[in-house]
Amino acid sequence: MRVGITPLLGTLSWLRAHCASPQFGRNVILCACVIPQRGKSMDAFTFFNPTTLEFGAGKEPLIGVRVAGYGLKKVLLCYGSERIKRDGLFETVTASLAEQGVAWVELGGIVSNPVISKVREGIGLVQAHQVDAVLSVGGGSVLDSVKAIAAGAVYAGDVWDLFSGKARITSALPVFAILTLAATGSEMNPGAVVTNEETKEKFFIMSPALFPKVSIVSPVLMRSISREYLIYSASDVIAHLIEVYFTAPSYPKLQSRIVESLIATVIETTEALLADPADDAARAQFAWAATLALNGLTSAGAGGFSYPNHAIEHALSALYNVPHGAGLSVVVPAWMKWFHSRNLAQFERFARTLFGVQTAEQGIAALEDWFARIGTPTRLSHLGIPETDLPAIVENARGNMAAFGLAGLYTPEVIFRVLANAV
Ligand SMILES: NC(=O)c1ccc[n+]([C@@H]2O[C@H](COP(=O)([O-])OP(=O)(O)OC[C@H]3O[C@@H](n4cnc5c(N)ncnc54)[C@H](O)[C@@H]3O)[C@@H](O)[C@H]2O)c1
Repeated sequence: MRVGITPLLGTLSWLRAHCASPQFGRNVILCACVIPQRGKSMDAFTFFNPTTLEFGAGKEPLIGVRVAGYGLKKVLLCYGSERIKRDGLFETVTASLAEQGVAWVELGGIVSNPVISKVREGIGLVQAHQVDAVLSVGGGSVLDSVKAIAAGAVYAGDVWDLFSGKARITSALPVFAILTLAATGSEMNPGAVVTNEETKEKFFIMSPALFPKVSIVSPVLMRSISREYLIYSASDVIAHLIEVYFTAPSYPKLQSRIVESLIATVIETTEALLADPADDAARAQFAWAATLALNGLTSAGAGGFSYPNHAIEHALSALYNVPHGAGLSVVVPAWMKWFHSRNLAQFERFARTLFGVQTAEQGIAALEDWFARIGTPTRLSHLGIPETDLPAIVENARGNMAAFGLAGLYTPEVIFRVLANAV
């Protein structure tokens, strides 16, 4: 049975549904979790992705030309730590902007698991300095903040309204990005996730207005990423890929093969980078796999799907500020153990193709073992979260389940059962 399903990233049908959700009047993805129907032909879709991606070593000096090409005169230049000032990237970027006559205002100090108070600060700067575009130099946290600033700056009310469902995004300032960490796919998608540190809610926004105009992905900028963020990124990318792969009601073989190739690439390149962080060939392929995992490619033709692992993980990040990828490597195997009987053939395919084992259970164990082997957490206790906190996590996850359109299947009891697999 397929009920009220709307495809996610990259399809116009998704964009339409997303931008005009009848129940909530907000940016809600209407996904229903369903008993998948296999062996169907590919669903009709429209692939829509307007981001220009500049990929390759040494591309970052292009930023000035790209921004000026849109006739823009002043950007809010956003970043996280002062690292980009120490390693020369800030100098490269500002020189490139200056050469094209583009002025900038700075906003540094954006933290991982970005917060809405910093977004409000950015909106204040945009308005005070009459900035006409927003530029991210950093990982997903900086870029998601930039998207929220871009949408909030042209909205008359408080920006959190756009996350809470009180208002819809209808336009945004142009967004540009220089990516320094590959994981989220935010560089080529229209989503952003931000935490409200007062209410302890980690919610998302999505709108076609938030696709970056241009994203520069220069993998050599990622050489300095810590070992821990490399493994968290691997788990995040794999989580993006398995959500659609396992929950799509009709997933064509072609799409399964694309996902399996991307997961195999992430596994292989992560191991290569752990052995040798200077392996630029591995880093480039890891980065491209991360972009492709959440830019609409893998969801095309899927006939709908859902994101339950993300809905649950956002509760962990909101309550405990754990890195997103670390939370996902805990949630994903726990969810797979709960879900696999609903789509057994695809879980067996996953087990055979990626790990050379036969049963769904063996495949899940193999992925969990791989997470453990690279050192990313696989139990709530590894994140310092006690079992007694489960009711509070379930309560927090409910808001996200509703926003993801999944509250029907993922009742509090079900969320509890999934999390209990991670104790
Ligand atoms: N928009 C989306 O589609 C999407 C998808 C998945 C996750 N997210 C969100 O993105 C956020 C995580 O983003 P992320 O995984 O890119 O990590 P991040 O941006 O939070 O960065 C993680 C850490 O790495 C550091 N860092 C970044 N680049 C570096 C470099 N080149 N060298 C050394 N250190 C570097 C940062 O300063 C930070 O301390 C979470 O909030 C998550 O929920 C968004």
